[in-house]
Amino acid sequence: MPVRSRRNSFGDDPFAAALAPPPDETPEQRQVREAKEQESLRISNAIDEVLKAEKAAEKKKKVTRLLLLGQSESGKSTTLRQFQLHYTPHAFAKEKLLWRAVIQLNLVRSILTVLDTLSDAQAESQARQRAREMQYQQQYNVAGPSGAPFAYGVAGDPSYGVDDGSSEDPVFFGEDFEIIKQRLEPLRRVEEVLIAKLAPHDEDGEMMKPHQALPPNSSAAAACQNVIASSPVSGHPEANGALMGSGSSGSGASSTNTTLQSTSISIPSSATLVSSPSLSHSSLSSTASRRRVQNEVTVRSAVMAKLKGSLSLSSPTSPTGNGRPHTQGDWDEPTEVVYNCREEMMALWEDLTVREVLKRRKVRVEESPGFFLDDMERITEANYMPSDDDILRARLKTVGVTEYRFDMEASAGRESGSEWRIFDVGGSRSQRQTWVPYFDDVDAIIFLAPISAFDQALAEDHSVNRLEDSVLLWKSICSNKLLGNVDLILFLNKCDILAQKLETGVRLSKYVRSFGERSNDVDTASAYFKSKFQAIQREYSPSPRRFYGYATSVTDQKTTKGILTSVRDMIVREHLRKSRLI
Ligand SMILES: Nc1nc2c(ncn2[C@@H]2O[C@H](COP(=O)(O)OP(=O)(O)OP(=O)(O)O)[C@@H](O)[C@H]2O)c(=O)[nH]1
Ligand SMILES: [Mg+2]
Repeated sequence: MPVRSRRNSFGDDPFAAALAPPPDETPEQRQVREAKEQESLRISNAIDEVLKAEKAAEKKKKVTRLLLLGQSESGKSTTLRQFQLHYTPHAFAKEKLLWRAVIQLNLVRSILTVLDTLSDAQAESQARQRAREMQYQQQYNVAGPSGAPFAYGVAGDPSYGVDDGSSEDPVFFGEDFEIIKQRLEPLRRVEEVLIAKLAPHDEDGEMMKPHQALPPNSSAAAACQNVIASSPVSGHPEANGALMGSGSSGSGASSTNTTLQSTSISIPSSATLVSSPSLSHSSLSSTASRRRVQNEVTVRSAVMAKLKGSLSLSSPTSPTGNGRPHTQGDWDEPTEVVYNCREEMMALWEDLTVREVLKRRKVRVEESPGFFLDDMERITEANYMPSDDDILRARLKTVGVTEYRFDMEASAGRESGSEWRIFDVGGSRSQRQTWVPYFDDVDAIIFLAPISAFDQALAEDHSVNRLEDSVLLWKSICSNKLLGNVDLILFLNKCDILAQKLETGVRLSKYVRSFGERSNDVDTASAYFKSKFQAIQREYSPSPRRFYGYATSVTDQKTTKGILTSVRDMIVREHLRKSRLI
């Protein structure tokens, strides 16, 4: 039988059997088959040749690869934008319209956070009001008076009363609040429209919803644990603590789903533990605002590329229905709604009572990334076009890895013409597994540690201090053998926020005990952190390497430009030196 004979001829190899010509092949069929096989071989060889030529061309061309690393919100994407702004200014300018949508979304989400916080406060107040009425009825066996004794001494409908449950005077809103709330209702739809435009899908390919909370212990987080745990990190006999104090030093270490504590990572013996001052999470503590932060809007590079392709700034201007000039094609639904709601938004944000409720509920929108409420008048203009500073301050969380390739434009000076590839990664824990494949072929890494976050917790794990997370990440990067020959550049970032924080009287030594009695100012603090991070690099690098550390505020154009120039020159010098050695 034919089947049996084929088995005999090819043994048990299923591929040989499957690829063999049919046993009853005619000479004509054989000719056709052989011709097809030859054509396939020709195409395959041609592809190999093209790939070989491309590789050779790439080798000839100076390509510099730079990887941006650091936890979420450390400033990686902002640093990338600074590179774009300074080295490809024309391309950067062309993308301004794209950033308008991001800034509008940042603005709308801040306003909705304020509204949700007020609504939460109002609902709680009403619940307390009902409880008191019930208590009154039970105590005196009479129907509770509708209002007066429970309206905290204010005439009118008590349902608008908002008290935060503290011993401070209760705060009230009049009917104006309900009217403003109604008028601002269209912003919820705008939020949806902008999210759909900027972030059509979440990490699992699901459509993002405005209030969809991310799963706390996702499988991505577990995968991340594996990746980081696999990086070779040497232990230190004396160190089992954390650099700074927080609940994290105890609770983080015992947590099962935290990435870094599960490794044998340890710290230099000079580090000390302190007591556990409470951590703030991105300055937002109310339920409403946390919901919005956890559900941050993310973007993938492919989406940005698609949007860039669909936007044009070269259209002629024409008058709008309001008689205002604007560019055809950039007057969209969000711009119109935001423009129509501007009076109410400004009234809400400027209202002293609103500020008081936010303060009492510890909702500090002004400290969260992508804060534009103080620039509302300008940003809600019908023909608003973002400034460079607005773009640097905008917040859009990265998912996956964004590769930005560019040839230095002529304006960039003497390095003009060389190709740079900058890789910007997502920094949240669930994203860190995407980093490792890029370790193989990189010339330099800029590692960003936001040192202003010494009193904050990670958004993805509230038990972990953000500074501690940065320290542990830095340690695992320094000790990674794949990166042994890579230049590491440290940006101790968000120094402007650190300065503001210390100026308001927050004592660094309360969170970082080893800071001791040093002067509580930004220069002393950043020099202190620099020496700590340098010590870690020295101790954990597989072989000695130079330390490049900068105190940065990467939203600041002027200072960052100078730092980027030094970094660029250093990378180019080292790149040249290494290629000569090779
Ligand atoms: N004031 C101030 N804000 C900063 C600084 N660096 C970054 N920011 C802001 O912080 C927010 C977060 O910065 P990103 O660059 O998006 O952070 P990232 O590291 O890319 O975060 P992921 O994409 O989540 O990994 C943005 O709104 C930035 O404008 C800084 O030095 N000072
Ligand atoms: Mg980013």
